[in-house]
Amino acid sequence: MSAAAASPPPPAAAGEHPRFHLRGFLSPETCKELEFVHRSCGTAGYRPSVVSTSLPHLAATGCGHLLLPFVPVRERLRDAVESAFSCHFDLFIEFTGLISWCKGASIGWHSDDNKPYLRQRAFTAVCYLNDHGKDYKGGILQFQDGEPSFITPVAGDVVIYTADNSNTHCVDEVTEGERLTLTLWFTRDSAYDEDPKLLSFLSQTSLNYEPVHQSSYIPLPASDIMYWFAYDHSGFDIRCARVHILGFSFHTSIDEDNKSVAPAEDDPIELLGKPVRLGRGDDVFDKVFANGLHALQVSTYFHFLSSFSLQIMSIRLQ
Ligand SMILES: O=C(O)CCC(=O)C(=O)O
Ligand SMILES: [Fe+2]
Repeated sequence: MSAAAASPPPPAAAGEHPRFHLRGFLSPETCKELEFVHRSCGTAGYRPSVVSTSLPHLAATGCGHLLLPFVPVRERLRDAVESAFSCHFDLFIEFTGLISWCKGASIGWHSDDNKPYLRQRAFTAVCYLNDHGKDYKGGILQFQDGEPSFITPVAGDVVIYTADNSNTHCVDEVTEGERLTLTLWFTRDSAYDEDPKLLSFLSQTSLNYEPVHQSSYIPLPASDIMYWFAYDHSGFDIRCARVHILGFSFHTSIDEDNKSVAPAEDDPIELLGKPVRLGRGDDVFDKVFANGLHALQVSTYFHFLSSFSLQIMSIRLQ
């Protein structure tokens, strides 16, 4: 695990639109490591065309070991925000999430505290984990007033700003590729501190799961939440779409002893909450997963692992 790059604290914020662009805040290795976590464990996002990995999700699905790379990054970001906005020892982290913005994702003009249930948010930090122009097109962050008026994402850079309407912003549509960010929101209200929630999930998973599962390092099943993305009067199940992109298909058992299987394309929401198997071409693998999400997480994990090893191999062999 690599240490994050050292960077001087930003000067204290002044002006009507307090924001900072911190260049090279995260090392390339840290960006890659966070990307690895997201590829292994990302689930349906909070908006169409967005996939997210939140820390409570990692803690609740037995992936507590994958929280480690976030620990120093969160602390450094909190320090940077506190010194930029002169509020030392005043902030709690309210939300930490890896978010990938797939083709078609965008967000219109808004401030980050613009809903009654978001009023506790005081500051935002967005860390860019990959590069505009190289990894995707579109996805520029724009601010309505003040300077800088836009940010072109570069891996390792961070933008921090107040969550109120002095920093109204939007993100242009991603037109190609996938834009990856680590986003944190900070609050002054300890009732919204994310850490006690994480500790509670971590203690629940360590109490509930057998040690044999704990040592496997394979993600455990997540709760069967919403995976349906409405699209043009119809929609699709994100689990089916992602497993299909990886070259697999879901199959469900049609008998008690799991010997006969059928493709799980009809009525996926119902079927994917039950035990499933993965198929590739005409083959169906023996392993029975707890549900569709579990099968997706494991296939994503191995897919990323294999592409990651190939990348490392080609770097080493150059
Ligand atoms: O990813 C970005 O550049 C900004 C994201 C944003 O505005 C949000 O999630 O509220
Ligand atoms: Fe925002």
